[in-house]
Amino acid sequence: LASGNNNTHIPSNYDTASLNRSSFPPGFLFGTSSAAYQYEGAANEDGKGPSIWDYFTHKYPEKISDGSNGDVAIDQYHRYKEDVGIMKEMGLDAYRFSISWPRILPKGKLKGGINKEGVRYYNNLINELLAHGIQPFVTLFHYDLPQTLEEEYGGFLSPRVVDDFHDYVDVCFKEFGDRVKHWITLNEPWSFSYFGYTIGTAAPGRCSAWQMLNCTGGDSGTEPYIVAHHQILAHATAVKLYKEKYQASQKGIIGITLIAGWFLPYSNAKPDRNAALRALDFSLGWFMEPITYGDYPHSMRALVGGRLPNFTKEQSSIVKGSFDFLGLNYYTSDYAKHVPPPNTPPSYLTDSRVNQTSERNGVSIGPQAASSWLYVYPRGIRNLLLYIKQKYNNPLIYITENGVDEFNNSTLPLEQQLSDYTRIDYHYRHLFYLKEAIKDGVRVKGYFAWSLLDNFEWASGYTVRFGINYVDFQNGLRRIPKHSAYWFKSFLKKY
Ligand SMILES: OC[C@@H]1[C@@H](O)[C@H](O)[C@@H](O)c2nnnn21
Repeated sequence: LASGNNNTHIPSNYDTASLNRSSFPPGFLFGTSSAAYQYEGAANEDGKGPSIWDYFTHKYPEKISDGSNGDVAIDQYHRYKEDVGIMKEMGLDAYRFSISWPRILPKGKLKGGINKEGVRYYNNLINELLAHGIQPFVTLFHYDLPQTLEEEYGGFLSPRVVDDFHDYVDVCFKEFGDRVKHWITLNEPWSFSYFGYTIGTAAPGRCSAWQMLNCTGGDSGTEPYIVAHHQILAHATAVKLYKEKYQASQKGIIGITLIAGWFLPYSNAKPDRNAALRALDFSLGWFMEPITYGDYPHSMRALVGGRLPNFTKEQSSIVKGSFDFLGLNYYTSDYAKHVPPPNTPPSYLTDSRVNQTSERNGVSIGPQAASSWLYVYPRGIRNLLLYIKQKYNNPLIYITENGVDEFNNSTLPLEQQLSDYTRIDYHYRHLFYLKEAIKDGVRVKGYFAWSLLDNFEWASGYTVRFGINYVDFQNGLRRIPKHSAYWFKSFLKKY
């Protein structure tokens, strides 16, 4: 970033003179996000135990677009100092990363022993960030459950995971809580329940056999709700532990990261307007309602019935109010159309009686990115934030992920691969609407772009690129700034 005239990379219509850091309130944090399995590599190094993602990618390589895995990923385990240098050069304030549970507890349980090398790595990363004036935001679970717990009791299908998660986060709070002041218990419990247990495209790859999605077992009508329930209980247990044992002395704050998209009614007819609200309940409300009000949304109670677990009175009181802030991941929006009950067995896929589409009357909601689910609809971030403000008591919010991808086309000339104007346009427009939402009174205190670097994109492997900085998979994983890195540096400049 130091070399060259940055401005040759910034098209005039994205001039950071009109939209930049000072367009946001003083103290507003700008960062980037990552996750252990997608970035670290060193999957079998320095005492780390296997996660369900190590198992899943090696057992079912056909479930990953390019048959790849995170064994090496982009090797941040060995290159974290260089990567922190890139963050500093860009002028970023914070870095969100996740801790790999099996790198801390290789056997999954505390009694299996703490891996000192794992503790050392995260201490080194945290210290490197702080030495460069960059605040660590730490996610405790980003899908990579220790494989031992999956084999012992089915992982999040069992309530036993709550106690093991408690013991794991206790180690993290104790080891890192003197320097980490922003904790996120779970990343996107919706994604873990949906991709892992409804359609089986993510670890552990479970779903109903009749859906013919080549799953290893499971029931898409019950397991997503069981797994979501145990994630909520694990989350609330972790928050209770932090608040009772650590918050007074360490003075940090703790929250959860939820994924949500905005939904536009397919038509103005009441059934479709109601469908849009149900779509929000079955994605965001599934988790936001319990942690705000202590139970699941009414629409879920009505449509899922006995397949939706219950909270005991005591559990409800622990879950209700179990967050200091909401981490919100926003990428895209959809249309919601009411559909009648299907003639298939019950499944989370159809329980909401909503058909989600990316187009209405043949017109797309926005340009499609490389990922098939990602359509660019920037104003959706403002719609969603205003909805959350009104429905969930105006919580403190950090946007913990927002980003767009292009295909990995390494046959193109490198300069062409680095010219990511789509990404500049995407972030410029989302930041514009975020600024408007803040003017509307939404309490957003930070924005994290996904992602600092190209990385392992789950079932898409390395076939798509979300990075603001390019990773050259053909040349020793060298990092090269894309044009959006220059744009961010200009946007973040402190005058
Ligand atoms: O797909 C891009 C990214 C993933 O790479 C992250 O791991 C995940 O938190 C996420 N949620 N929505 N979009 N994303």
